[in-house]
Amino acid sequence: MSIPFTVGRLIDFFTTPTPQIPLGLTLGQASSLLFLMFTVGAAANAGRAMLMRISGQRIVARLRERMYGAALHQEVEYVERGEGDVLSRLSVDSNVVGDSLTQNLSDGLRSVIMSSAGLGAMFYISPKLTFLMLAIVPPVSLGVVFYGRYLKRLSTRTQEALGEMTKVAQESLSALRTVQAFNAVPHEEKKFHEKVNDVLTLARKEAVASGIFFGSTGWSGNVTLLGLLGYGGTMVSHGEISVGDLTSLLLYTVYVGSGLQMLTSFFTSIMRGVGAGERIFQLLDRHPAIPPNTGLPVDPTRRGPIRFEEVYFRYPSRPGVEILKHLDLEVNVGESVALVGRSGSGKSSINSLLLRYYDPEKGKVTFDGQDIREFNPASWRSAIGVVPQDPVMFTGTIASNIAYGSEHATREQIEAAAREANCEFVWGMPQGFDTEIGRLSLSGGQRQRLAIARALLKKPAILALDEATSSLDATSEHRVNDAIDKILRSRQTTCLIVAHRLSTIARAERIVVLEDGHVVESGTYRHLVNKEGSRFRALMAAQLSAAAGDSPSELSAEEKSHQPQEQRPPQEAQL
Ligand SMILES: Nc1ncnc2c1ncn2[C@@H]1O[C@H](COP(=O)(O)OP(=O)(O)OP(=O)(O)O)[C@@H](O)[C@H]1O
Repeated sequence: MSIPFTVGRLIDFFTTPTPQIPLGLTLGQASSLLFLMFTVGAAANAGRAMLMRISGQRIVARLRERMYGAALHQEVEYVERGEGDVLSRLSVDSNVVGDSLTQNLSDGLRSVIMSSAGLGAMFYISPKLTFLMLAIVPPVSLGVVFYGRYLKRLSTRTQEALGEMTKVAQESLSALRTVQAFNAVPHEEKKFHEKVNDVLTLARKEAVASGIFFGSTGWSGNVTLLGLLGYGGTMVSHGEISVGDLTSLLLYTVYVGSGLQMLTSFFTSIMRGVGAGERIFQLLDRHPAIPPNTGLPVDPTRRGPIRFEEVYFRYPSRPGVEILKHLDLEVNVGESVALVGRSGSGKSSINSLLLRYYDPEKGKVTFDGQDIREFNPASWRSAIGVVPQDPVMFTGTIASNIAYGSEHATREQIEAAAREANCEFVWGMPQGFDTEIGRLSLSGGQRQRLAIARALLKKPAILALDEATSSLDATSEHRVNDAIDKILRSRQTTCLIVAHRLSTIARAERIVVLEDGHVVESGTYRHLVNKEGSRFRALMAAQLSAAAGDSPSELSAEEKSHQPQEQRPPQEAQL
């Protein structure tokens, strides 16, 4: 801020016959003092830029971690349906907030100081000319307020559009095999183009608004400068102020002007940050429908029956369709129950309720007589081993994948679980359990067996197994079934199996047939197969004729040997 003042004094020093330097300094002393001030100023500037940038990045890092944590604690539906477009909030919005809080905040502070100190100096030199310059402030500030509000709205919409765009890209990139197999690349490009266009349209609106705003503020600034020059020039000719004073004043006007302009972009950037911040705090403040950290812990050694009592359930995303109605189901300690029914009859939904991805609309699910809603969800889930239909493997070694969720497991325990789950293929790999695997680098049967090992390592009280609908080759299927068989025979774990393959169904102690979201039949395999007109027989017959009609070769040898009695010779019906 000393430069305009110094320039004015220098001009007067060289243009007046009796020059004077403030504070009675010599020219050399004044120069040294200025040099020192510039050096200190430069060091402070460097420190400001560094500190602000570092603190900005720390804010972004902290926001991202908290947002990620908040997203992982939400109910699965919120994240899976992409409602929160978490990824774009994590990457884009946090950056916008970080920038507007730090770099921008420091520029803002700097411009406040610059403008007020400049104005002070101007008042000191000539109050009359300062008032003339200030005439520009009210209309510009009004413009800033309106422009800022408009920008905030625009920013929220832009972030939303960016989120939509990321969602589309994410979906097709993660399903690239399908996209390419169906030659849907042009279709996906078109979908993405539409989303990119939405972002572009909003960016255009912002560009037009900012063009008009900055054009008009720049114009008013220049007009003010022109007025100052004209009026100030007459004051100089009347001897009211010196040429040096007018020069200082003009330079301060430029400083104040650029300070105010910086303040404007500070304000608009803060508004943009507020828009992005709203989206961040929406996620951070969101209370998950199933709070993860409340409720009673579940003793890992506790065993007890599972009961679905008068359960009614519909998915929040499809409130019009009742998936489970009047469902009563009991699974005793150590019992294995196979859930069978037509596709869409609600089998997997039962598992989802057991794992508390959702809560029933009416009725309750109990474990050992206690409503599972009373338990801490994390603790409750640790009592359940899950083998999903299409198990996911994470990037890392085979050992780390088996130990997923059981971080403290020893290598011996991991190997024992793998052995129990028939994962003998691991020993055949060059680096055994230390082999690095990606998400898709194993066959379906191998992934299922690893998932069984992962579930077994937890030593769960309950095993929830959702059998793969996709067909495995006969050997693989046999190894998977054999692994399941071992668990069923151990009678230590209560098993709820969503079963599709006859070979698995026949192994369960009890079969529960579901139709339209409730139990229509229950009994042993032998009982249901032999029961005249049973729903189970009809179901199996329908499945087998469909399979035989579509492609008889799809039935594995094992499946064929488990065909219901009415379809094969009596001696083969014995299990
Ligand atoms: N997340 C979800 N949101 C909305 N509806 C869903 C969801 N998951 C499943 N559904 C619907 O709920 C019904 C029951 O699905 P569920 O997966 O429980 O059936 P299923 O008997 O396991 O079928 P399958 O044998 O084909 O796996 C189906 O109509 C399905 O479309």
